[in-house]
Amino acid sequence: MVVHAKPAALDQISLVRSAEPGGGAASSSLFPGVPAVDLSGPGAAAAVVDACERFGFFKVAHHGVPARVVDRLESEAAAFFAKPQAEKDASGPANPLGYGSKRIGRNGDTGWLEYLLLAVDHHQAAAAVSKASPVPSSSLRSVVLCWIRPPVRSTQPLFYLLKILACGVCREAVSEYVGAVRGVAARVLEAVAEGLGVAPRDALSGMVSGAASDGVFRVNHYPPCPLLQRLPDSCSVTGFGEHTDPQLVSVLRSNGTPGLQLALRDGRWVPVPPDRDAFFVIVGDSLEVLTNGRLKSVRHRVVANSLKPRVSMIYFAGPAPEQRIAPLPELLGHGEQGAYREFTWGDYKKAAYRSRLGDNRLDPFRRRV
Ligand SMILES: C=C1C[C@]23C[C@@]1(O)CC[C@H]2[C@@]12CC[C@H](O)[C@@](C)(C(=O)O1)[C@H]2[C@@H]3C(=O)O
Ligand SMILES: O=C(O)CCC(=O)C(=O)O
Ligand SMILES: [Fe+2]
Repeated sequence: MVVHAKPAALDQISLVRSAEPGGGAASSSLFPGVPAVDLSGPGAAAAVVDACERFGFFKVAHHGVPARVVDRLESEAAAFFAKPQAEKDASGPANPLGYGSKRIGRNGDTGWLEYLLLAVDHHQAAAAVSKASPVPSSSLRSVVLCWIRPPVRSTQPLFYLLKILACGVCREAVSEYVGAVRGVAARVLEAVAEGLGVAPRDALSGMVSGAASDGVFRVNHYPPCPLLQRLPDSCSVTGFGEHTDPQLVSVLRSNGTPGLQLALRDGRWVPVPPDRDAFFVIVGDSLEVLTNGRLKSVRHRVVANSLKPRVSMIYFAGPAPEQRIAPLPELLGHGEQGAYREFTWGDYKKAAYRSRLGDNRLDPFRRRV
């Protein structure tokens, strides 16, 4: 798409063709709207599988996570992003963890956003966190954030710890929130196992709940982009470019600002109406492989808003680095070969971090028939 006179401030940021307003034809025919599932309601397992098969996406209503846990972190995040740029920069650049602005990953992707990207670790960080600044052990619950995981080539993990602590987003608020959304991810994966007839019940949820599991937590802030008003109506500014998430599932919560869009199975994009009270669940590449492609990861993206800031908080439920990711035997017919070659999460993650955001990362692992 050629757009003349792109404002200079958007030089590094790509433009996207907007989804049809209100979902357009796509919403009326193929997309009746984002399915909502009550995880504790009757038929939850079948509803989760149905939504994941059709869209790779649904929202969880009545999730039981107290609003105060969500609100507290949302206001901590807002306070962090409102700080002077130099203070925020002291927690960056994201490599891949820490504070980042406009650059996503290490391979040239950009977007109209700033963010904090943190690793979640259960066993390693407890001592370091409490030594650095003691917090009541009750607030650590089962989750402790690994503020000390160094950038890949750093030889100064402690320095990194201090830089991240300096970012000032309250550890307790993050810990409490991440503990709650990890629970949501586990319940979703239990429902997937039940709905697909996979035993035991924790065959999938266990992968993302263990002490060595590799969860990542991200808070994105998309500032308003008034320059959008100078572009043709059919154009939007990329907030977060289209991609699939590499993990099993992602649990996303946003404020009331629209921007998130989904690709339907036929490639058409539809907007996701924001819902401050719900969690959105996104099927990731690893769950696609584990279910032998019955559930498919979904491409999604965020477009900037001209007037209102968007804040999203996403927990990416990843397994332990050594975890084998291969189609579950229960989902294969007798003697049937899986549709994907096996890999470990560690290898997949390494490859993912060498890829561009929009790449199809599963392609090299698909078996050709
Ligand atoms: C461009 C990239 C950013 C990303 C790592 C990657 O090289 C490709 C996958 C990207 C992604 C998408 C989902 C999550 O936001 C994320 C944290 C992840 O696990 O994979 C990001 C990575 C990132 O921002 O570092
Ligand atoms: O910010 C959002 O709403 C989605 C961002 C996203 O897809 C991601 O961080 O992987
Ligand atoms: Fe994503």
